[in-house]
Amino acid sequence: MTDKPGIVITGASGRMGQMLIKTVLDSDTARLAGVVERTGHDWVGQDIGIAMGGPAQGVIVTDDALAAFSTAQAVIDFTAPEATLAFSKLAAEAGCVHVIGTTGMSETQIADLDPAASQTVIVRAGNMSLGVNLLVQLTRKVAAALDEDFDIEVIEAHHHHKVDAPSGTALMLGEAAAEGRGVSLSEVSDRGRDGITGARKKGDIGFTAIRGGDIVGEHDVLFAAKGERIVLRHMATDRAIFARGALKAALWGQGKPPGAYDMIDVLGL
Ligand SMILES: NC(=O)C1=CN([C@@H]2O[C@H](COP(=O)(O)OP(=O)(O)OC[C@H]3O[C@@H](n4cnc5c(N)ncnc54)[C@H](OP(=O)(O)O)[C@@H]3O)[C@@H](O)[C@H]2O)C=CC1
Ligand SMILES: O=C(O)C1=N[C@H](C(=O)O)C[C@H](O)C1
Repeated sequence: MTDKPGIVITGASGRMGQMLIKTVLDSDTARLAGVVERTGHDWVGQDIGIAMGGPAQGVIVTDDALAAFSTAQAVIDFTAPEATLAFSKLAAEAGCVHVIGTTGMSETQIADLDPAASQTVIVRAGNMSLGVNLLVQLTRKVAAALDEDFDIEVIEAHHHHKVDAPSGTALMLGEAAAEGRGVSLSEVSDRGRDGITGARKKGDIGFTAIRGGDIVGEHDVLFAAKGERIVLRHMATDRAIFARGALKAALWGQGKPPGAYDMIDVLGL
């Protein structure tokens, strides 16, 4: 037996699921307590190491999330909105910290996490990397320093498998820009330009999503005025940055009071 916190990874076969499993297996500070996949997935019942094409790790993939969560201290969940909502109830029931990287959740789905957050620690962020969370803080500062003569645009690029737009990160950056400006993002957000759109409305925050190939994740925040432009940029080239952040969040959450937290809390930015 070991005192290292036990971590369960959901969506085990996904791009992030596999990266998270490798990160926990390589960690000196946490142990892989379980891995969860959907009922019917061909990995269920297999050793996770073998399923991932390597040596056995002594952890069998299960479709019984509650049983897995009950043996662990934290769940790291990068799946899909409906799955994450279901996992939040089970993590609360099991008393596990729930780290949520899933993006594309609606306002209603985010509010539906509240009951679980009153019972356990939830850390949720559209991007778990140190660099992006620093960029969020910089965006808020720059937006606060500039007036509406600077048009704000958030431009993001991701791989062709991504199913949601704008990205969770783009929305974090848009929120930070709106907060810096002292406005509500929902009132100034411009997401869908197509056709005769009319001239850009002063004060709007625009979003553009590019999808192609194997781009891991790139985000620009553009502040464009007459005669000058500022661009704040983050480029992710390795999904390990997200997995490392998520593991940090899972460990940070141990012993914290129940509540809804984000990576700014975890990183102390
Ligand atoms: N916050 C952050 O730092 C980051 C967030 N993300 C987000 O993480 C999420 C996953 O991304 P990625 O790994 O690329 O996606 P993938 O499609 O590769 O993986 C998603 C995984 O979730 C599982 N899943 C989906 N729906 C359900 C469900 N209803 N019940 C159970 N399991 C389900 C899938 O299983 P199956 O294959 O059977 O469908 C799959 O294993 C996305 O929302 C993405 O935006 C990604 C990177 C960084
Ligand atoms: O789906 C992805 O891949 C990513 N999703 C997150 C997002 O929506 O911002 C984070 C990262 O950019 C990769």
